[in-house]
Amino acid sequence: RPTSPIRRNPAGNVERPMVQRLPEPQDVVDCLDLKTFDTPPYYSTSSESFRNTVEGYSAPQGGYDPVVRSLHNLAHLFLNGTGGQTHLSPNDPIFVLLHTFTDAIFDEWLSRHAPGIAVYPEEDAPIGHNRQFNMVPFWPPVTNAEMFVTAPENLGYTYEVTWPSEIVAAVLVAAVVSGSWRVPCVPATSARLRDWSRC
Ligand SMILES: O=C1C=c2cc(C(=O)O)[nH]c2=CC1=O
Repeated sequence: RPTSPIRRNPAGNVERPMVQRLPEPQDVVDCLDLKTFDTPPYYSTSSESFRNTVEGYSAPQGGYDPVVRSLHNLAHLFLNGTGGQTHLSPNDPIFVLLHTFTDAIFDEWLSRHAPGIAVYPEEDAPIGHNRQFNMVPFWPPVTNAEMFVTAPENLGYTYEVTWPSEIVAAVLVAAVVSGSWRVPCVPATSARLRDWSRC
């Protein structure tokens, strides 16, 4: 059966100006500041919920608005092609980078807020999303609770990210030191995996 190419038309959705831009560093700062992991109804309509905000159904400051798209969802929709359709998006290699960075934000939020498992909904979340439910389709079974942990201490990998507030500080320091206001390059995200063969 013939295959079709990966399609991208970034910022090209003329009927939806909201998705003609990518998320901004300040959006990540705002999202990481949210104090509450999730709020009823634990769904794409939740307001003031870190979970729903990083997913991108709320404004980066947490307020739910049905027309808003931010962060993860906005990056998908900005691609405006294969990467913007849920049933196709894993075919675009950007998918891996987008979800790696989204996981890095989640890991940073866990590290900053140290929430404890009690904040994870025990019941009333959509099917598969309560605390003790297994994450489909992983095998052997692993629960949502078991993955609600920081990566470096529990999962064997570490993200190396310069978070936006640190970028602002770095820009100011560089400007003062160099006497200019030119913006230095922002380092890319990288992940360091533990070498399990040495355990
Ligand atoms: O592939 C995806 C495409 C998405 C589109 C939205 C949206 O907010 O409309 N969200 C998406 C998630 C995806 O994973």
